[in-house]
Amino acid sequence: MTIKVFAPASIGNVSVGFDVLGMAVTPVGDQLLGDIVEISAAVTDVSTLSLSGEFANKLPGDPKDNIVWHCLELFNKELINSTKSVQPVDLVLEKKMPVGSGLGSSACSVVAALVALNEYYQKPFNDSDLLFMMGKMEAQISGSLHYDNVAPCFLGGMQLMVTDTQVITRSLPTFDDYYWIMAYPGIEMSTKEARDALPKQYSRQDLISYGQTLATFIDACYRNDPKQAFANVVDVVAEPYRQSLLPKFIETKQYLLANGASAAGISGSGPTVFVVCENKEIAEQLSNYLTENYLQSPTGFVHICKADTQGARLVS
Ligand SMILES: Nc1ncnc2c1ncn2[C@@H]1O[C@H](COP(=O)(O)OP(=O)(O)OP(=O)(O)O)[C@@H](O)[C@H]1O
Ligand SMILES: N[C@@H](CCO)C(=O)O
Repeated sequence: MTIKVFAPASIGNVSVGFDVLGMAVTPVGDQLLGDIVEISAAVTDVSTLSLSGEFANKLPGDPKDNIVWHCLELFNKELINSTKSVQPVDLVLEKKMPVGSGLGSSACSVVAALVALNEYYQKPFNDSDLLFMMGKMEAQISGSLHYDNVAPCFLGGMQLMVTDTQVITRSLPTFDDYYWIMAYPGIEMSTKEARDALPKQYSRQDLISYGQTLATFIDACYRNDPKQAFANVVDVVAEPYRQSLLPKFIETKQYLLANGASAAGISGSGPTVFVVCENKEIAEQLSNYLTENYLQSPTGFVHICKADTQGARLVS
């Protein structure tokens, strides 16, 4: 029996909710933007991990340093803790997501791996158990615990991290008519480094702005008021300190907002930019602009996306 799980790209922060808001995205059409993990019974009596895919060569040379291998170790430990027996498995990671992209690349691998393992063992763990494990793995990679990529990648849609540690995340209504352009320029930005660029403390004014814009955004989501929601996609926590690390970001954002974008910002810790568009025509025009002006290497790409409402899923 072979099981294959796909886990989609996501926008961490969505600008207005640093570390507490995230949204999964999927390109319009049938392309899959995310990672795939395949699992089957091991051919020998030891587990293995092999890699394929466009970005496999960007990962650590030793598969045991891959986050997917760490997921296997954690999952096996949890199985043993719940008195279940562990079997050797062969895992294959199809690394379709660029590393250090701001698209939740490590989250895609973590989520696909843990969901595939859970399916293989016929679901010994529930969604909360899995989410805890995903958070642990993401923290190991980026140096701090934040669920804003793993939660939407796993569950789909827009997710708000809540203060109840048993619940962790709640789904928010998304604006289904809107398009989200994802422009990855083809350069790498380490999440750890982008977090180190942030101040340790913020002013009272920033604190008030953060609380007010996030609260207004959430209110607008529930009232289905896209104009108000996207007018509040403002980042006082990260963008002011990260924008100078991203070549061409400042002038690109100015152009996008002056030419029909409803909102634009840094996806996660960058360098990917996300752009919210109210219709397909604007999305196509701005996507052409980004292709011509924001890409900086041949590995860069631009996709017109919608919110991905499914999250991690079995694929054939
Ligand atoms: N399967 C994997 N996918 C992605 N990164 C991995 C994986 N396994 C190990 N790594 C390592 O983890 C680190 C991931 O770094 P980082 O968190 O900056 O990237 P990311 O998760 O790709 O970023 P982002 O969330 O912004 O897309 C890199 O050093 C990378 O080599
Ligand atoms: N919320 C995290 C997301 C990283 O992808 C950050 O901005 O550092």
